This record gives sequence, C-alpha cells and structure tokens, in this order.
Amino acid sequence: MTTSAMTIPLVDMQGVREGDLDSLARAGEAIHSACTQVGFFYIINHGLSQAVIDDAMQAAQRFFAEPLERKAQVAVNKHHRGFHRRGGATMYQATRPDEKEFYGFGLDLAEDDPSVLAGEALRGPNQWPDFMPEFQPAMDRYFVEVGRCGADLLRAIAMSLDIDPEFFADKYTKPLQRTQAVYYPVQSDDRPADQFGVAPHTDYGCVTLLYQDAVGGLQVRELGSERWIDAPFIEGSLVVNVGDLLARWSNDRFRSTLHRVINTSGRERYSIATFYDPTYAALVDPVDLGVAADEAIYPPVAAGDYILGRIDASMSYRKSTAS
Ligand SMILES: O=C(O)CCC(=O)C(=O)O
Ligand SMILES: [Fe+2]
Repeated sequence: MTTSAMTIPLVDMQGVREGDLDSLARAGEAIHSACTQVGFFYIINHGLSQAVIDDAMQAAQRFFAEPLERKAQVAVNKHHRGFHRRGGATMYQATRPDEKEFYGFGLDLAEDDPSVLAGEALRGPNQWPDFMPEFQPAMDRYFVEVGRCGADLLRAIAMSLDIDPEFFADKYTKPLQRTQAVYYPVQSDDRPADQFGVAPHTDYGCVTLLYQDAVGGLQVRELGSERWIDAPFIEGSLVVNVGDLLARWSNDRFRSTLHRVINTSGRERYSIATFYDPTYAALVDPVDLGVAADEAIYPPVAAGDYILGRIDASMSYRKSTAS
C-alpha cells in the first residue's frame, strides 16, 4: 500500500507582520502544526522585498562567476566569514564534501566590540570583496530584511507555545544570524550515489530561512519513511525549517527534519540560506518554552556553545584554525 506523500504546508505571514493578534494566533497555529509534523514550511508575504532578494541573488551569481583566485582573496577567516571553496564543508555522517561553494557573513561586529575582544567564537567583522563593491550593500540589505522575518516567525512560534510572544526578543539582542549565499554547480547524472550538493543533514540552530531560485533540488525526508519529498521553488516564498537547537528547546515537540540538495537539473543553482540563531550566551532551556521541569529531556545549554560545536565538526578549515 502506498500512502500519500507528506506535504510541506504554506503559511501567510501578512497579518503577523501587521501585528494583528488574531492573525498572529492563526499563523502560530499553522506554524505549530508544521513544526511538530513536518519540520518544514513555506512562507509567503514574508516582508522581504523582491527587489532586495533579486539584487542579492544577482550579486551572488556575479560573485561566484569570478575566477577562484579572486574569490580566494576573501577566503573564509577565523570568524567564519567569507568564501568557502568547493570541498570545504562535509556534513556529519557524509562520506564526501558537499558539491557547492558559499559565501558567509553575519552580524558585523568591529574588532573592538566587547564580544570580539572577549574572544567569543563566530564573532567579528564581515569581510567583503573589494573587486565587487556592489556585493556588500546587496547582501547587507538582504541580511536586515531576512532578520526581521526571522523575528516575526519567532513571535508566531512563541504565541503557538502559549508563552509571551516577545519571549525570544531578548534572546536575540545580538543574534548569531549567519547568512550564506550558496552556489551549486551542475551535478552529472552519473555522479556517485553519495555525492550531494548538500548531503543529508539537519540544521544546527533554531530557524533557517531559505530563498531558492527556480532550479529546484532541495529535498526533505519524509518522517517515518525512506522517501525524499521535493521542496520545489514557489514564487514569492521562503522555505523555513526547524533546526536541532529549536527542537531541543521545544523538548522535541518540534522536529528538525533531514534534508539534502541534489542538482541534476542541468542548470547552476543558487540559494541564500539564513540561520537565524540567538545571542551567544542565550540560555536554551526547555522549561522556558512551557515544559515542566521534571519533563525536560535536555539541560540548559548556551546557544553559541551548541552551534559552535556543530560548525567545528563540519567545516574543514576550522579543524586547523578553530577559534
Ligand atoms: O540551498 C539549499 O537549498 C539548502 C541548503 C541547506 O540545507 C543548508 O545550507 O543547510
Ligand atoms: Fe540545511
């Protein structure tokens, strides 16, 4: 007997952005069922302007089209910012590095910022290519707008858990938001079976917000089966998924679902993934999300410590220069 495939729900964020409490409750309910049953959902009316998205995507395409020697001028630094060449990222449990390039950046903190001076990992100034002056402003605008959307999502998630809708605000005063423009070269049909654009993995942090182009290739693992479900491009949408840290925070009520990318479309694929994660020291304690103390599966952990451990395990450059 075949059962019908899991579907990835779609949530309208319009009312949430307008601050309407009824809409917040409705979106919260839809998001809650998506987070508990699928771990993935699409959002529309997310508040990012299409012009900002298009500029960022075009800038990313131009950047990745540069020769490797140029891109290497902004090679990833110890603050986890810059260009990651192909082969630099291997997902835990994967046998081969991902077939992708990406450019990562985050909250731009000066070298004399207290968090940087204190040696907090993953903190520091962004780096930008001086050979492509339009790259930084396009990416910065995207970063701000997608961060706003992340905050809206967390408001709806808090509401859905029957806690103060503003609960997450003070956990995100200095977010470990990491935004990554990703380039997937064309993969051949006769590639080894264990060669992926991104190998099957779950995300490390709280919520991931993904803009993908129309090429497709993202797949989500159906719960309780071996089936991979396509998460195709939907015009005007972002794909959102729960990461391991939010699943932990929720005491495993929310699911952090396996996903992967295979790009056998014959076309190059581009996406921008944003890992919208809390302040380094924010305490992730299931009790704060409404779990009785004697039912909490996980002890409290500092968000940054958890995320850092996961990043260190998957990025080859950090094995030599981790800090
Ligand atoms: O680019 C995509 O479609 C997904 C990327 C992804 O899963 C990740 O970077 O964690
Ligand atoms: Fe992912």
